[in-house]
Amino acid sequence: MSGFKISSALWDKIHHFASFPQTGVSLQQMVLFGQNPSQGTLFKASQFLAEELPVRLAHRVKELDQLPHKMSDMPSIHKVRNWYAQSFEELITFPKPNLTEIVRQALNDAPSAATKLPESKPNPSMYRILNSPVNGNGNGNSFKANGGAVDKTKLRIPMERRYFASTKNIEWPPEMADYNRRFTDMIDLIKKRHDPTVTTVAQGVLEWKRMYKTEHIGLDMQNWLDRFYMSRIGIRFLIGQHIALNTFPNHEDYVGIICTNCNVHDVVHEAIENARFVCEEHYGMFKGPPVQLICPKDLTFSYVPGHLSHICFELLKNSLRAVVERYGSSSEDTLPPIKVIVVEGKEDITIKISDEGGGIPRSAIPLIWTYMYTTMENPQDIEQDFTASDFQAPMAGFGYGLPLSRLYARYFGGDLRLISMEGFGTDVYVHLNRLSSSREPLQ
Ligand SMILES: Nc1ncnc2c1ncn2[C@@H]1O[C@H](COP(=O)(O)OP(=O)(O)OP(=O)(O)O)[C@@H](O)[C@H]1O
Repeated sequence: MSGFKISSALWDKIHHFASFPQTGVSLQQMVLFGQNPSQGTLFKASQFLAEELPVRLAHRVKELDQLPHKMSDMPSIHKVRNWYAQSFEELITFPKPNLTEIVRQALNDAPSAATKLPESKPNPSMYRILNSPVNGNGNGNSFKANGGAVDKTKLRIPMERRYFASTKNIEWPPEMADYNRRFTDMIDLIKKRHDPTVTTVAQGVLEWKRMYKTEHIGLDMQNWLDRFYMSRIGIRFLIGQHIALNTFPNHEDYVGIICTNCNVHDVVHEAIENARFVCEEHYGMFKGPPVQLICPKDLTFSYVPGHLSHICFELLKNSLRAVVERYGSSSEDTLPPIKVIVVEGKEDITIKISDEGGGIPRSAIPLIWTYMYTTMENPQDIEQDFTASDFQAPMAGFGYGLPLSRLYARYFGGDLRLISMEGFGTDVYVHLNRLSSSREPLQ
């Protein structure tokens, strides 16, 4: 258990920061901003994070503390809340560098029109989230995002006015590089501290289920988890991107962790190989079900390959499992193939994964999007596995594959849909927004 305690002074600061709205960024902005960054640009990025991360963390601390149905009292939820508070404190107390007036001036010079970032657009999934029965127009429950406390009048500088990269011809002092290095090290530690967040929150939900002897979490908790994990994806994306910009060697196809030339065929192919390997190991098969991939080999776009491979890997595991469980692992040579078709439209790149694994009963469809719903019998011991960092790629059993994959797809303006034909199989559509201009769906 973390020994960290939240003092009342720290609570005050948390409430103050949580009263500011979060500032979403778009993939496109991150790509344009991070191309060939100078120490000055990296410094600007760290200034943005030094302001934005505490706001995002403060929202989460407050939410973790105000969870409904006494969920906040669960030991694992406490633990996670304290990690967030500790990271918040480290960020707001991190010493600022001493910069000369000339350097300050250079940093504050208005960006030229040529280096201005494009505006981001609202993420389409915000509309869906706000119109869900719990948030926005719903009537049932009064539990709102952020405890309903964001003061919209506290406007913050939008991304497009905040970031610029026109700092190439300036000689930056060594203190700046030193600050950039130390800041990067600090957020790297924060990222590591939060590695087990998904698993620990899930454990908190289990503790709650046990204590109140109930099987299912309500829609309000479900929406809360969606919001919480979505926020986590965003925080980790910002931190991961910053660390990569500061520490990775230059690569012509990468800006930080964003691949500007992400080859869909290659990423999906690798996910297929990995998922089949896990399937073969799990069922003790010599050869897992065949998977056919139909995808233009030269189809590329800007994306975070890690997000795409995570989504595909999770979906493929589901399809492989469904096929094996329907036909049995001993009928290796006659298993119907899983078909993966990738097409490119103007707005979206869509990946369709079709299996003949028997589909899902219609009554179970709402459940598959809930966290911790699984039909895996004897899933791996959740609590033991949950002490590790993120998932260690088991075949199935946590019931996180679908809901988390949908969040990853939505994060950059895409979506995930599943259509089942009970008695035959399942089609899953992954829509990836290739315009990359939508900002993170933050609440
Ligand atoms: N292609 C599919 N065919 C049949 N059932 C499926 C398919 N995809 C998902 N399901 C059902 O939905 C449930 C939830 O899937 P989800 O991916 O969220 O979790 P999981 O696979 O059980 O565990 P994990 O979190 O380890 O992925 C599965 O247990 C399974 O019953």
